[in-house]
Amino acid sequence: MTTTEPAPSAAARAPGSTARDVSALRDALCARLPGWLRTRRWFAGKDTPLAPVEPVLAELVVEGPAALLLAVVRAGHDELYQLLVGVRDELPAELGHDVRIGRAELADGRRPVLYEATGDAVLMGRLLDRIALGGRAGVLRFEHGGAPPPTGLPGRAGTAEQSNSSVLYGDRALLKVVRRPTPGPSPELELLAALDRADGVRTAAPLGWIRSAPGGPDGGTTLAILQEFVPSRGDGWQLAVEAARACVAGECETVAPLGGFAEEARALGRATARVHAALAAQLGSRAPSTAEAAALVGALDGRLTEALRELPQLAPFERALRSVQRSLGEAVRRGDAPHLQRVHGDLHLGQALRAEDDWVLIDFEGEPGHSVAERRRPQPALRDVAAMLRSFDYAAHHALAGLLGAPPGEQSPQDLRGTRLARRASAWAVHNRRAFCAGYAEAGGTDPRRAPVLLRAFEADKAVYEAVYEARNRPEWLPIPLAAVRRIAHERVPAG
Ligand SMILES: Nc1ncnc2c1ncn2[C@@H]1O[C@H](COP(=O)(O)OP(=O)(O)O)[C@@H](O)[C@H]1O
Ligand SMILES: O=P(O)(O)O[C@H]1O[C@H](CO)[C@@H](O[C@H]2O[C@H](CO)[C@@H](O)[C@H](O)[C@H]2O)[C@H](O)[C@H]1O
Repeated sequence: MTTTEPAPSAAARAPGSTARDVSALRDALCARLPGWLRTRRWFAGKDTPLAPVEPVLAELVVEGPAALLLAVVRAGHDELYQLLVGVRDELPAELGHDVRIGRAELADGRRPVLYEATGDAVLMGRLLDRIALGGRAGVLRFEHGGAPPPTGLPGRAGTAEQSNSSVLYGDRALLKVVRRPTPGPSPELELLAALDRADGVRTAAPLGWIRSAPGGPDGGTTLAILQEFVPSRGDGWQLAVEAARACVAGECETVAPLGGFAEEARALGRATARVHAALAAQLGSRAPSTAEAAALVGALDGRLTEALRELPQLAPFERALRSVQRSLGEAVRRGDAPHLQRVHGDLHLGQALRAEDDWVLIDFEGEPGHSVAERRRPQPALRDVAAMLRSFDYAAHHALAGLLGAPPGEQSPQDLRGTRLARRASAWAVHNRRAFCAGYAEAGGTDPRRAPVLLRAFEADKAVYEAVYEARNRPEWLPIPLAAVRRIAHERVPAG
């Protein structure tokens, strides 16, 4: 970890960087954010009324005529959000107009434009240099591990479908800008470092990070993580949706609708089992105590109660979902409680990169929006498996929606083509889910199919989480998890 603490040079200071100006920039930003935030993929408060945005912290991390303000604000469901805000006289021509937040008014009469800066190659390059330099800016800490990170590279905004934002530095490094920072240690840094130490697992080594001081205005959060770039043919979501689309449309070379991705799904199952084994070896794994087993069931129950309160569309399924949970409780009381260990926590196809020779799992931060304590709690590895199985269902139904040009689940029973394609989509998902489980067992994981009651309860829990996530973030995707909740609610409880 670096201890360098450079003092900002007087020459680097420029209009727009005095303490008074930082306050003016911060206030102008907060005044313009309520409407603008709703246009952002990562804003998880689209289901809340328009309300004032409160400033939490604001520091200039790059100074000069093109400056960069790192701001944390409170908005939406009373949550923290991070913004990287460019401050220039005019918006750079290469950036789209949608990044423009508005103008500020400074004491010297200047009216700089404020904009979302992850697409500003120059400012993102300077941010990388700032992390490599190390030290502090107000309450912010710029730190790195062993070797200093690369410098002098322009940054390019990532285009992946994601909840945070990524900035790519060629094929060297990727900066994840955490959009909803949470006080406490970062589970992602912790788990990436553990995997980096382990043998036989490929990972994206952490290279550096930005955090705020513990006890600072935002409670001490990790704001950005710089990690090794993993070259890949794409992430699992892109590849699976493409394969699913071809198979559902009847275009794939193997027997439609089942072929196309099963070997990849199997390899992904193996990679997941290896990551679980490495996390258990590095950070421990143990049988739960009676109290822990009961707490696991209680936690799922609490999550369901909260989700039902938030999302009225779940109400028709409450009885069935409660019964799924009762079955889990009974299985656990019979002594079927699985071992607990650190897990990925939010595994899905988008969290797996298809590198040349294998799958590499990324994004170990857990479910966004939950407390760090909850995300760091040891869990059954089967929860990750259940989450990935849900993802095959998502990929199939997303591909289906694309082919039908309608939201998933909205085709009428009279639509024969729609019904035929929907059947193929389900068959594609089932086939790949099986292949994933087979791969998981092949690489030494417990065969998930041997624990159907637990798996179903964890899948139900994930589908309910997803429904709430979609309502808050991407309301147009809500039909996918709701259809899964409906399906799980109508399935017969498997024999335990
Ligand atoms: N280390 C990495 N190397 C290469 N690409 C990455 C890396 N980390 C993330 N990505 C790309 O960025 C996308 C989003 O990253 P992720 O960590 O899942 O972000 P989020 O937490 O916002 O979901 C991934 O699907 C992948 O395409
Ligand atoms: O990627 P994050 O760690 O931020 O996870 C959140 O966002 C995910 C979407 O980007 C969301 O995943 C859901 O949608 C995926 C398709 O976009 C699908 O593959 C997953 O199975 C589904 O859960 C994830 O739940 C959320 O926490």
